[in-house]
Order: sequence, then structure tokens, then C-alpha cells
Amino acid sequence: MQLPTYIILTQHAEKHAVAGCTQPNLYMFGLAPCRMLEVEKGELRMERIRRVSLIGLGAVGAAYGSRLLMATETELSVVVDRTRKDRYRERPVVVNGQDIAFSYVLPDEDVEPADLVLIAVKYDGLAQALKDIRRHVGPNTIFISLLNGIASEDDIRDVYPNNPILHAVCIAIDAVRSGSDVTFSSLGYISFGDASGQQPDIVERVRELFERAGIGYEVPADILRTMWWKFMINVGINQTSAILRAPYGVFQQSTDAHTVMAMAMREVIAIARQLGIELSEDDIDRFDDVLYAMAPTGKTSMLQDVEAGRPTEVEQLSGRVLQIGRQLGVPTPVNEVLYRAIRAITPASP
Ligand SMILES: NC(=O)C1=CN([C@@H]2O[C@H](COP(=O)(O)OP(=O)(O)OC[C@H]3O[C@@H](n4cnc5c(N)ncnc54)[C@H](OP(=O)(O)O)[C@@H]3O)[C@@H](O)[C@H]2O)C=CC1
Ligand SMILES: CC(C)(CO)C(=O)C(=O)O
Repeated sequence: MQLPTYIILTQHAEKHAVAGCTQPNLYMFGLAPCRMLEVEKGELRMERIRRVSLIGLGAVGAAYGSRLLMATETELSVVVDRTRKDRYRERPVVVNGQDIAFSYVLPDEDVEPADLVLIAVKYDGLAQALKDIRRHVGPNTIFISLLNGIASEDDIRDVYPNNPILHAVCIAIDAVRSGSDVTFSSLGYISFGDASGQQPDIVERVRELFERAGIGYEVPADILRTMWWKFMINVGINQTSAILRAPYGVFQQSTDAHTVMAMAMREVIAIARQLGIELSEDDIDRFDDVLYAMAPTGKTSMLQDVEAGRPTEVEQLSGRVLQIGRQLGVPTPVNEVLYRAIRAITPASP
């Protein structure tokens, strides 16, 4: 029998094969942390993402999680505390009318580290989520956060400074959650990338996973610009929709609603440009292409929070705009009105 050949790569010199051997367990000696790639017929085979751990099974997490469950060669674990586990056992998560049999893991259970940790909680749950997934994190575990806003990647970096983190946002998904029932007509796509430009292999591995799972994606040339574009979108439509209690149809029909949304977006454009991120009026038009394709009955995540009486992510939207605007000396009066109005009608985050 012919043994497979392995190439051993150190974490910090992944481009340089440091040894070839036929005994995979050799990589235990002196080279950790490291990764192995199998060589097949003389060609390097990409190390596939096989173990995925997801935390946050709401609108976004359940929607993308249901796709990841269908990916071949992938094991998906959903990290939940005891209370949530009991709740999901009593009332299973339903996505587009189908009960989904997720595999739940408690934070203290012993597990193999994941290849990829996917985070889909709201911002006020992020600090706890980063504690709860600790047993799923090994030296090479990749992180992707699907949270809105521009802060979560830095928060992950603070807790897991040595792990690869890709930036990501989901665009044009119209998922709505009611209790543990999630429905969507479009999953949109995940725009993701490596802000450091140093980890093209990691981007490729995630791209290959999304292909296998049937999750739409794009890898833009400048992921930080895309993050700010999405931030502009959320500052505009999430906040205006929350105050007007307006689903997407209202923004498709009403020039007034659309104008308020665009006024809030323009303040993001102004601060972004001061920071060297070249957003412009065209970026509002680009969002219109997305907006007019969304289900008229669909609702932003912030409107869903308001209707469910939950705290909102306002501190991550206008809260951030006001903070950065003050630092840069850029006036942000529209966001100040939105900030105060949203805080007036919603409970504060714990
Ligand atoms: N909804 C949408 O269409 C979109 C949302 N987003 C962004 O994605 C992120 C998630 O939003 P969304 O899915 O709507 O939020 P949801 O409120 O629907 O879901 C968040 C989920 O995380 C769970 N959760 C929180 N903390 C933990 C924890 N420690 N362990 C396990 N589960 C936990 C919550 O459980 P529980 O309910 O029990 O507290 C809830 O099920 C937000 O940042 C949002 O802005 C981005 C694009 C679109
Ligand atoms: C862009 C939008 C409005 C829908 O995907 C969103 O990000 C949200 O609802 O939070």
C-alpha cells in the first residue's frame, strides 16, 4: 500500500515546506503550531475546513447554519448554554418551515478545536460568546464574525490575538426571526476578506467551504471599504426603519423614508472619507440596487429587535458615528436624532 505524503507547514512560514514525510504524527515534534497539507499526485491539496463551530442561532446564524449543515465533509457544532439547549430541545429551530437538527455543544464540553468559528450573536452578546467558544479555539482556528458594525473583529482580536480573523459582512439577506422560527426569501451573500493581505490561503479555504455549503459569497478587493459600506447601510436603513417601524417596502415606495435613510448615510460617508475610506454618493445608489430587490415585507434586524422589545445595536451604529464624528470634528446631527430617538423607545443593553 502506498502511504500518502504529507508536507508540514509552520504557522508563521506556511509558504515554506519544512519537511516531507509519510508519518503524519511527526508533526507533533518541535514544529507546533503547524498544519499539514496532503500531497496527492504531486499536487498540494488545500486543507479543507471540516469542523465549524457556530455561536448565535438567530436570524443570521440559523439561516447560514442550515446551509452549512448540508455541506459535505463538514461537521457543524452549535455552541449554546444549558438554558438555550433546553429551549431548543423543547422548541427546535425552524428554518423556512423545516425543523433543523443542529448538534448542540455546551461551552464546557471537551471538543477538538474547530477549523472555523462563525459568530452570529448580537453585539451585546459578543463578550460572553467569545468566552463560551474558548474550547473550540486552537492555534489555527479561523474566526469570522457576521455581526453588523465595525467593531467585532477588534473585539475578537483582543481575546484571541494570535488567531487568523477574516473580516466579513452579510449583504442582502432578509432573514426574520420570531422566537426560534427563522424565515428568509434570500440569503444574500457573505462578503469577506483578509484585511491584512497576508493570509490568501485562509481566504481560499473559506471560499471552498462556502462553495460546498452553497452559500453565496464575494471576496472584494478592499474588505475594509466593504465593511464601511455595510456600516453606512445599517446606519441608514436599520435605524430609520426602527423608528418608522417600516419594512423594506416603505423605503422602496416612500421618498421621505428613503431621504431620511440617505441623510444618515451621508454622515457615514463624511467620516469615512476623513479616515481615507473613499465612500461616495454612488455607494448609496449601490445600496438601492440591493434595497429594491429585497422582499417588501422584510425587516431590518434593528426593526425586529424593536418589535420584540429587545435592546438594539444602536451603540454600534449611530453611537459609533457620534463618537468618531466628535473625534474627527465632523458634524453628525442626523445620527444624533436617530440615536436619541432609538434609545427613547428601546430597552438599554444589559
Ligand atoms: N437579521 C438580519 O437580517 C441581519 C443581521 N445582521 C447582523 O447579524 C448579527 C446577528 O443578528 P440576528 O441574527 O438578526 O440576531 P438574533 O437576535 O436573531 O440572533 C442572535 C442569536 O444569538 C444567540 N446568542 C446570544 N448570545 C449567545 C451565547 N452566548 N451563546 C449562544 N447563543 C447566543 C441569541 O440567543 P437568545 O435569543 O436565546 O438570546 C440569538 O438566538 C447582528 O450583529 C446583526 O446586526 C446582519 C445582516 C442581516
Ligand atoms: C442590510 C440589512 C438591512 C439586511 O441584510 C441588515 O444588515 C440588517 O437587517 O441588519
